[in-house]
Amino acid sequence: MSEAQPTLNSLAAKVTELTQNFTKYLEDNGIPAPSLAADSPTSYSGLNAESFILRQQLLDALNDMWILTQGPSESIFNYVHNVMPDVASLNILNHFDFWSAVPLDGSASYATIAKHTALPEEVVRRVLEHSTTLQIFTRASTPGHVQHTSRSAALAKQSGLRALVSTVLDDAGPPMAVMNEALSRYSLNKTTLTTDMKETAFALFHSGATRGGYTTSWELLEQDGEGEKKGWRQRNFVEFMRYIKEIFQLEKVILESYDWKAAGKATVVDIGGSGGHDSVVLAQNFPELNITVQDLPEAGPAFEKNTPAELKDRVSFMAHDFFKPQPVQADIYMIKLILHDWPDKESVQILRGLVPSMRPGSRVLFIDYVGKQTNPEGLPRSIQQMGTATDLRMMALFSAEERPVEAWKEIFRQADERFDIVRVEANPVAFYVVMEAIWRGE
Ligand SMILES: C[S@@+](CC[C@H](N)C(=O)[O-])C[C@H]1O[C@@H](n2cnc3c(N)ncnc32)[C@H](O)[C@@H]1O
Repeated sequence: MSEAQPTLNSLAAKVTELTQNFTKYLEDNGIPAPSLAADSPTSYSGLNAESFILRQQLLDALNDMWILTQGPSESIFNYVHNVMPDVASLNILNHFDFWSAVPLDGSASYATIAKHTALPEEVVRRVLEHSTTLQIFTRASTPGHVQHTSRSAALAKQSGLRALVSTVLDDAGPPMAVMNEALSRYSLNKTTLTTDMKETAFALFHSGATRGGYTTSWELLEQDGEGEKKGWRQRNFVEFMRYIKEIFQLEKVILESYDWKAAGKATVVDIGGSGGHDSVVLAQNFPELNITVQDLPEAGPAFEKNTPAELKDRVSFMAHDFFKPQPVQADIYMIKLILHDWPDKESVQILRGLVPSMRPGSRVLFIDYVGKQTNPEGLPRSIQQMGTATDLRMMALFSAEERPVEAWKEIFRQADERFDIVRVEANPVAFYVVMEAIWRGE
């Protein structure tokens, strides 16, 4: 052990110093600090890269304090004891919309919430008793009533945050809980993870007839639900992707990913473009662009709902499976956050699907995560976790992985040597890589 090990006291001093630096930044920049009360701001607005890193360093120090405060064994015991009930209660509150059952500026009784959610009052009380220990709702002064905290209020106020909880916990959570079983069945005593999509934890959980018979989560998103409910998970997912764009400030990444102004009257295909949230931003900023958003059919209604009417002559939706040959001839094919959902073989197939439409000079604009940092040691652990957590989720759902820049280039090379990568821009803090490939074929 060469490095001096942190102690509770040294960590407390570090936490004090980092807190002072962080709050000074907030004060200097007029950023309101959140509280635990329902009327709190929902996030810190306007952190720059430096203050974001500072906050994550503070979080790392607090996490180490959390471990040392309990001691190693109890830190594991307490974590394991609570993590599933924590996840289950949040998922239940979200699924049954407890958020709107309680007014933001008042309180509600268990009986009222039971009526609103159509759950037995006993269940409502027991779930809330656990969630209040997490600062998600709190007991009100009137007995048998709860009121919002800032955390539950953030969910009541933001449909994107609700969609995130639904997608990450309700869609992806159960498969993650059976990853060990999937690995035992399909990857034990092998040198590499199975890349057969029928052998994922998702498929293990969902492919049985009683669970819908789905192999990929896209099938679940598109097909789950009867009648009007059909596609509800995809509609949620569209909202989740819109929210991701908002919180990671991806609008800037998209606008700066290409010289759109110089592109003039270019035609663009937004492959797997969800409900069109990126294309709307592009069309609003560059009035000469003409964009086709392609995705699975159930993303269509969300597109029709979300796209401003005045843009609809330049931005349209087309249901298209990207494993089939690309039917639209365009100048630019944007493919954003698609390939990280697929193993190498499928990623190569998706790119090859573009080949029939490529013409000399047409381009692929690739934007994706660089989830694995080349030099992770320099980054706070809580930032590394954003990449490693998504990486394991990709393993559970798709047998896919978050790739470093070199692996993305290799996928293009394997798809077709005529994709000539002329630009690679990766920002390790922003987590995104932008690559531009020009078609050098006929
Ligand atoms: C992670 S989302 C990315 C959405 C969007 N490009 C963005 O960056 O926000 C992946 C998208 O791929 C779509 N998708 C999955 N399988 C597809 C397929 N076979 N054909 C077309 N789209 C598909 C999903 O419906 C989803 O909208």
